[in-house]
Amino acid sequence: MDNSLIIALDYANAAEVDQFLQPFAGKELFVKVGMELFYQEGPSIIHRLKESGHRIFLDLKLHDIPNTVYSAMKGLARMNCDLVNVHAAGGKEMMAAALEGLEAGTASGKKRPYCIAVTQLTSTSEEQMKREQLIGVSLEESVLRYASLTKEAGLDGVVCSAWEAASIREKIGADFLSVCPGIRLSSDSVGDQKRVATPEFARKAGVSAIVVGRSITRSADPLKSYEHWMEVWKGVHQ
Ligand SMILES: O=C(O)c1cc(=O)[nH]c(=O)n1[C@@H]1O[C@H](COP(=O)(O)O)[C@@H](O)[C@H]1O
Repeated sequence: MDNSLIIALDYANAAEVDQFLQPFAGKELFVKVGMELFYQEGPSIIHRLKESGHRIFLDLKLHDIPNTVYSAMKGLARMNCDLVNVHAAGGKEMMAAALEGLEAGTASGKKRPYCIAVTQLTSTSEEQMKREQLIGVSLEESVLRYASLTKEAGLDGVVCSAWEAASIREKIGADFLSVCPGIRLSSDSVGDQKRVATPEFARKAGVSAIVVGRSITRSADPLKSYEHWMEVWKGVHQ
């Protein structure tokens, strides 16, 4: 995952994506296609982004019975993305089925996409988790439990906040991926995210990749904003 900055293309359609990408012509980015865009455009948006040389995180957060997730992943594998995800709350058997499906759908000789599991959404606070999910342990313990289950199921890593990344590395190992959304510059508004961290904090926590959406996609000058983010993320001014 080589310390990537993944841009969340949370747009309503391909025309909006084209408009966003225009100033980035010639640059090969790592982008995330989530539910909003994929449910409108389907696989064609993945093929278009691939043709432009971008790496793709297809973020559909599968969460269903193992058989359904197996079949869905088998189909998704044909799109040849770099990274896909499921919800760890679906359980170990479901996660293992996701991986099997991915392997079954990946053409022979090709590398299967990395597969990671969402632990606790970064929009969830500890208080909310305890109240709504009736989980009695700390949020970090809950994330660590999901991370262990994910590892046992054979997946490559998790989606978590940067606040849990160091404990996950320590407990599960440095080669287990931690992909972290909820990243904000100190001047950004937090919006609906609860467990937010700055890119500097994420870098020091040793996260594998950060996911950045609105701070770049809603800025007045997305290219300038992306370049600034890359400098901060890579620690150019350290
Ligand atoms: O799986 C994800 O990508 C994800 C998991 C999570 O726990 N929190 C989270 O924010 N995300 C995604 O990461 C992106 C964050 O976007 P911004 O909050 O605009 O930077 C969105 O596309 C979310 O769907």
